[in-house]
Amino acid sequence: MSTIAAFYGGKSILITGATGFLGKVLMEKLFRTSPDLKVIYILVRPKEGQTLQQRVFQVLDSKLFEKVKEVCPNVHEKIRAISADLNQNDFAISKEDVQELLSHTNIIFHCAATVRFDDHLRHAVQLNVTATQQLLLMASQMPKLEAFIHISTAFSNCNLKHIDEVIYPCPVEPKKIIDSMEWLDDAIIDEITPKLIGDQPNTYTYTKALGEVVVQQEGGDLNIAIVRPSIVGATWQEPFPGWVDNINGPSGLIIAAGKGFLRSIRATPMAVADLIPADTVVNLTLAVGWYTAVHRPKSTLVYHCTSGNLNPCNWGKMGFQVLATFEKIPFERAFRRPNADFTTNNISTHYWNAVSHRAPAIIYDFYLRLTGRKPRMTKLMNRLLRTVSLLEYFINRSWEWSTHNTEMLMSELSPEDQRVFNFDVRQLNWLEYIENYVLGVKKYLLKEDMAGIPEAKQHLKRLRNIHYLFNTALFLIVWRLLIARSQVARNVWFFIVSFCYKFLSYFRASSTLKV
Ligand SMILES: CCCCCCCCCCCCCCCC(=O)SCCNC(=O)CCNC(=O)[C@H](O)C(C)(C)COP(=O)(O)OP(=O)(O)OC[C@H]1O[C@@H](n2cnc3c(N)ncnc32)[C@H](O)[C@@H]1OP(=O)(O)O
Ligand SMILES: NC(=O)C1=CN([C@@H]2O[C@H](COP(=O)(O)OP(=O)(O)OC[C@H]3O[C@@H](n4cnc5c(N)ncnc54)[C@H](OP(=O)(O)O)[C@@H]3O)[C@@H](O)[C@H]2O)C=CC1
Repeated sequence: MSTIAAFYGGKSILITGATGFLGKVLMEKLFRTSPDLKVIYILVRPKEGQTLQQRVFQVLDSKLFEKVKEVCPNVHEKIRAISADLNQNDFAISKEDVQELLSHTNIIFHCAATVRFDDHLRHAVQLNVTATQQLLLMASQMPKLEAFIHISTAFSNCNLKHIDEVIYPCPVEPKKIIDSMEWLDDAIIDEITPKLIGDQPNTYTYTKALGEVVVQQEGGDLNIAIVRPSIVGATWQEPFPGWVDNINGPSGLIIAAGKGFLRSIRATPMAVADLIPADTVVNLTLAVGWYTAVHRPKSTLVYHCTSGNLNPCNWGKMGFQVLATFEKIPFERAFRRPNADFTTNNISTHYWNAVSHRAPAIIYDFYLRLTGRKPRMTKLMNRLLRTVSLLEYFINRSWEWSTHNTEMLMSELSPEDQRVFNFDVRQLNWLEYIENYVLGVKKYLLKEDMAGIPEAKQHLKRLRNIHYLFNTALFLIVWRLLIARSQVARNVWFFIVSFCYKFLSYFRASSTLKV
């Protein structure tokens, strides 16, 4: 029997961000391995046109939860959705619900965050810093609380090259930032944002770093740990390979490349692609929850959940394997044939953006206009290029994350726990993982049927023929224009024609002689 699974039995667990990518995988694993847990409280913000229950049903109806329904048929009864908005004071939770949370919660997993790189600083601070502070305050009033696990990111200190499992101080105290957000107006915040974030690439990593400092400063006597995953990708093994349901990070780029929109990207092929499967992150998180509650370490431990130092894969290898998978498993109705290249400097990036991205979009929009339809490709392309520009920082650098605490934890687990809560990325076969990832994007994100693969392959063949035809026509037009205007081009043309003529005459003469 797994010690960790047994530990969660009978427990009341609070999860924030349970409707998000990582939150769902966490909840699934908890129910599957500890079906006798008492209850999972989830803080869910109301969404227009959907009741809280509808949101919960939507999560449980996903394929991700199919196995859970077999081992824990009453899973609906074990989820208690609480209406809460982490952007509001006291999360806008009703008094009765607060009381229930305070008196019952044993473990907290704080996953909710804004993960947008371009979020306004005020909003990013509210969700990634102030909400963490408020949750800690709530946690400090929970008599039965055994552990508080905060999910951060391995990139919270990405301004450093070597990152240890420690909380680094921030140049400006989080409290000062929180205070200033209350009285500064948006225009001033916009103006000071670049100065505040300094050498951090965006408001996301900056506010996640502030969030960690808040955990350190305001954690009081709580039993806290921080988990820092790198780039979270589709599941590796559990509950099945390749599950993914949002377009963040690599998933969005895989779609863009597979549909033929993304043809070139500024990336360093040799830079380490520090991807980590979602189920690996969840297994480590649950092991951390158990360890923190049972062993009660004296200080707040930080755990890096990264792959680069144990089983590195670089962007070149990853890109190659993604493209190779498209040959076997193409996406339907591609705009162009998938053929994304890596560029390494600004000039070639600008050139390929103009030639491979903007020009085809303009031509396609022109065609849409001609056929009486609304042009949309240029807008979509601009959006894609903006997204790519926000991700570029992370695909042109490598980082070294130390993993002493994570390795220490692995050695503390029994063989059974190491199997059930496996977070040893050394066992990961990248080629197999990436193939399953692309397949997962096709099945679970794009909702494409595998039966459509022959038609998708036919479509790619047609695109290839159109491509050859277009290139030939373009070459002939350019050449014709050159001949009309330049004596040199005319001379070259006459030279080639007379050479071909002589060659053919010689060939004909020699074959006549043989007869
Ligand atoms: C050859 C290949 C190589 C591969 C090579 C890979 C390299 C890959 C490097 C990654 C490196 C990251 C490393 C950091 C790791 C972290 O710690 S951060 C966690 C991950 N966070 C991210 O990745 C956030 C990045 N994304 C963003 O910041 C924002 O999405 C962007 C880029 C600003 C885009 O914003 P936007 O243009 O406003 O787009 P947005 O409104 O969000 O959504 C656009 C469309 O997608 C839809 N959409 C949005 N979210 C979702 C969702 N979750 N599910 C489904 N649809 C959605 C929307 O509905 C919308 O559709 P329409 O309504 O227009 O029909
Ligand atoms: N994905 C990644 O690559 C990485 C993620 N992380 C960290 O992992 C954690 C989870 O990320 P991930 O699952 O990918 O993110 P998602 O964007 O998929 O999920 C975010 C979750 O937070 C909730 N949330 C957002 N705003 C509010 C609000 N105002 N009130 C209540 N809930 C809110 C969302 O709810 P709703 O469904 O209503 O939108 C959703 O459940 C984050 O802390 C992130 O920083 C770290 C490294 C990499």
